[in-house]
Amino acid sequence: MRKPFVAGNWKMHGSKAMIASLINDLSRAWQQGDKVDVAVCPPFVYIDYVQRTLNNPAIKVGAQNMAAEPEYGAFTGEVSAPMLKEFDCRYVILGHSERRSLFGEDDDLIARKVEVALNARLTPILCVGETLEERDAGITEQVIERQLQAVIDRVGGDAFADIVVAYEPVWAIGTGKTASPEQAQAVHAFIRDKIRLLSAEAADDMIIQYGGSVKPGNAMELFSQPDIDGGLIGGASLVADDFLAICNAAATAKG
Ligand SMILES: O=C[C@H](O)COP(=O)(O)O
Repeated sequence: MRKPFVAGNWKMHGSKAMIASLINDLSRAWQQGDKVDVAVCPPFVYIDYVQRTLNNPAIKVGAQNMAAEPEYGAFTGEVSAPMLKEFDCRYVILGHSERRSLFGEDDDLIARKVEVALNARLTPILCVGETLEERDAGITEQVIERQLQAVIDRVGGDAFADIVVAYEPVWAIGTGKTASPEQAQAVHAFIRDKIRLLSAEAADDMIIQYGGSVKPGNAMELFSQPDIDGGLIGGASLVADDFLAICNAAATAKG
């Protein structure tokens, strides 16, 4: 039985005042940690502040990106896995479509980052997903397969027991357009089946989140799908009541 997992990707949002209010509200109200794993992923500079403000051990912290270099060195602007570990990060989002499209991160770089994260005992949240053009061209599965294969080639299929995959159709991110529960379920099943060819155990254990305009109003029907194990939440994770409602929906849908 997989434990659902909901993570908030704050992207480049936040201030100390906003975070104090958001984290205090989440710390006070989140009570279903036995049923759902929950994490927030702030910008790097706020990770320590979030850790010091959090007052609820059931809420974990993740980063939004990480260097592909495993240790320390002359890599201006980069943040390494050991640095994230030192600040008690549990997760790191890798390969988000904004990193792929705006910052030129390719499949190979992302796969190297996944390997570095796993070696550092950080759980990667590996984002995959197709653009609208790719969906319209009927190549959604080919795109997802290519993105997964790069990681499989580097770390193997068994490693997916320790990797969270986030399926985020690019056309649904921040647009208000959500994939229908059936559309999302079909891709989630495709992802799990691909890993099952390599490792049945990893396929059964791996968490596959859905991301893309998840809101309190659509979370329940998405999370009710058999292969949707939670969500990677952007905009709605910045509003305590909305994020809590989504986390609670995961508890109810899988309860
Ligand atoms: O990582 C989160 C996704 O990009 C979804 O963002 P969104 O919920 O604002 O659409």
